Amino acid sequence: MNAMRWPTEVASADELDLSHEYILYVEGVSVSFDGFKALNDLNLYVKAGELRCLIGANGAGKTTLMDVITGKTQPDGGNVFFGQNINLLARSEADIAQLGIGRKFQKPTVFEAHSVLDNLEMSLKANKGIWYNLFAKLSAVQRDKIDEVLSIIGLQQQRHMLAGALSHGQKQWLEIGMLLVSDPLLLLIDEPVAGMTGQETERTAELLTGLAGERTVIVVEHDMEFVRSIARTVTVLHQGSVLAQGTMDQVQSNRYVIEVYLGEEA
Ligand SMILES: Nc1ncnc2c1ncn2[C@@H]1O[C@H](COP(=O)(O)OP(=O)(O)OP(=O)(O)O)[C@@H](O)[C@H]1O
Repeated sequence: MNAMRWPTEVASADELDLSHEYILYVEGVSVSFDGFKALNDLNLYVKAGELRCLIGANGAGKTTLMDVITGKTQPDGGNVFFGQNINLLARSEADIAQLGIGRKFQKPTVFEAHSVLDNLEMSLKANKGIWYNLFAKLSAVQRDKIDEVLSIIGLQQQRHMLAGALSHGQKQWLEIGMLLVSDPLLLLIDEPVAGMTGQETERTAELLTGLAGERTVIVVEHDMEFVRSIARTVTVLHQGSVLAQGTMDQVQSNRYVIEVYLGEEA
């Protein structure tokens, strides 16, 4: 079944209706691949400003859910709304990015032969769309934005360094910065601390908790210690549905979670 197109659809994120506190509604979403249900009648509600962690064993459906939210995969059924009024299922992947939903994949994809500053600048200009002149000088407001982002990601000292010379953790932060320059409202971040040192992991925890509040952040992560350190609410996926949700303590003591997920890890 194709997604319904609502006649009241609005044009941009400026008109995003957050009057009911929630920024993301995923309702009754199913995705099948050759008859296999990767998502099975999944419901997920995320409040504006939350830092939500999504956990689940391999194949639980986490990536498929991110693919649905960002318009990469059309579900067989269900609804996905951004705020009260933006039907994401009626939007293209490019539209969804423009609306302020940024996604960071697990592997950093920075331009290694360019400086940190250039990476941020290119990302800011690319987000303006294909008509924006890539060679245009930055406005004062844009320069301030880049300075602000450099400070958030803690790479002011490295601004003129080639991205290829950064540590793995710094590359991950730079890529988060490349999303931040366009002021996303919702950030989807896949396994941010995989391969990081302990210190980098701690710094990433600070970074992500700092981003929440003003923005909404959904983190997919396998590292339980990290999840415990950042998450207020944890959602556990299993076989394409929500198995449990709550604080880390609540989900870790949930009988079903112990059986199907944490039990496997133990
Ligand atoms: N394009 C596809 N074609 C067929 N099956 C797919 C496709 N994409 C995902 N799947 C299957 O759907 C299920 C859910 O996959 P998904 O990648 O969403 O899980 P995940 O929770 O992100 O797992 P992981 O932690 O390993 O990344 C898996 O069994 C996977 O093999």
